[in-house]
Amino acid sequence: MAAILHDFTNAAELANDLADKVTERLSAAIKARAAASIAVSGGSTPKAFFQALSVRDLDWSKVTVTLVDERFVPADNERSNHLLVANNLLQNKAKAARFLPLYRKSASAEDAAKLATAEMKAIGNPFDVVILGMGGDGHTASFFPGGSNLAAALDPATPRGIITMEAEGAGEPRLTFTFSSLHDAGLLVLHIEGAGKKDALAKAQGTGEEAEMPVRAVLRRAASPVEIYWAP
Ligand SMILES: O=C1O[C@H](COP(=O)(O)O)[C@@H](O)[C@H](O)[C@H]1O
Repeated sequence: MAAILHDFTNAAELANDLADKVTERLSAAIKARAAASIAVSGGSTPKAFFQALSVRDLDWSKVTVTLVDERFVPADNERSNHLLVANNLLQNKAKAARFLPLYRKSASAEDAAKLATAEMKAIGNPFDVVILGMGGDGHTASFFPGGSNLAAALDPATPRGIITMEAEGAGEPRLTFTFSSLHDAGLLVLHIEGAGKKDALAKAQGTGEEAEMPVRAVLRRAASPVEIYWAP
């Protein structure tokens, strides 16, 4: 399915425009059913967007925020996506939002995935907004090339929920929402920055196996066209 590309002259413009668009979506959901949901990515890219979104006018008490993926590390670990979201998004007006973490203190990542999956049922589906990132290797969420659970994660028949992933490029074991949980979001965004990511995107949009660049699963099989936000 053809994606829609929004390109910007700089990252600050992108952050503001994307924050406006997300605010619009969440507001519409709140108006329609008195609740809204958003799943966001970690990594280095979304910081400015999170900060811009955190000051937007919205009934944040009706918004549930979660992560598309997480490292199996506690929230005080500097590599935790939860920590990034806590410090940059769940601030200012957005402090009133409810945050559901993927990480749980448990014996294994598998146990944490089960606990998080059970809790996420309370959000309802599909998500109103999903913001994905992408690594230079073509991973998105924690759908890593060579990942231990990659086939299951990308299989549309795998139920909604969170599964584990281990991969050479991933560092710690990961927790990730499955493809089936993310692909039908009301607004599905791929947020990438830099020339290297644009090149990786062009490669992902070419021919080749999904397993080689798992972001292809989203670009090719999402329920609606992916909105790509890019800045240099
Ligand atoms: O591992 C991860 O990386 C990707 C991309 O991160 P970035 O630092 O290149 O922006 C991110 O989308 C994902 O959520 C994160 O866990």
